Amino acid sequence: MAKDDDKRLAAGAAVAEVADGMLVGLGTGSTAAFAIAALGRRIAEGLRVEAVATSEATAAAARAVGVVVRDFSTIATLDLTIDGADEIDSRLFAIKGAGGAMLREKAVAAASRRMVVIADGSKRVAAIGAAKVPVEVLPFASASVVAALERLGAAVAVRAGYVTDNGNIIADCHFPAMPDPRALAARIAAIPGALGHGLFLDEVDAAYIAADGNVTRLERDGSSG
Ligand SMILES: O=C(CO)[C@H](O)[C@H](O)COP(=O)(O)O
Repeated sequence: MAKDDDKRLAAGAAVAEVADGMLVGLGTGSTAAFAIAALGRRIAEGLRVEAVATSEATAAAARAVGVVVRDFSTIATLDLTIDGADEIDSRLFAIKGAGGAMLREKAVAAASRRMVVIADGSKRVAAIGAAKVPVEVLPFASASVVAALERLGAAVAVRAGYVTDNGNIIADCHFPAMPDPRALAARIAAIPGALGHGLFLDEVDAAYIAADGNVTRLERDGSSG
């Protein structure tokens, strides 16, 4: 089965969790785009929801299918967020941000009562660490942040020609030997000028992962279905 079919399946399973009246966080990327399309179809059938978007691209895509998009700066709590990932493991540790939206994605995920990752089977790994960890960097501090990331053991590449929705740059960090994710997350967060990173260690409550047409649901409490 094609990867896009699996993305669509995972997205559909997550969107089935959306109930009338919910405020929903919408992720960024190609898998999240399937969720936005599925949500649009449910709205056309009569579902009443509002949403928060994790990127300008997602806001535009959501509005295009009839989703009311609210300003996150006015919102303290959401019901459910649905988002993609670049890697996810059975601890529900994820690496996100290949699409460059991880700072907003993490803020929205952290404000959500439940955060669900949707992915095709290629994203499921035994332990996160092979994917690059993107770091959103204040341009003013770019050289010092890159040097600090290199001191943590990363091979760092600043994403060429890319500016985030927040006006910052992205440093993609490849760790040939991935340190303990929690220690690494704390060290990156402690670098002045590093505004956010793609290690999602506490945000994900569940994941729908589709492979060869079969969807598996993983829950943070260890249950699956
Ligand atoms: O974190 C993200 C964007 O910042 C995406 O959710 C992640 O990169 C997965 O994208 P895709 O579904 O296109 O593979």
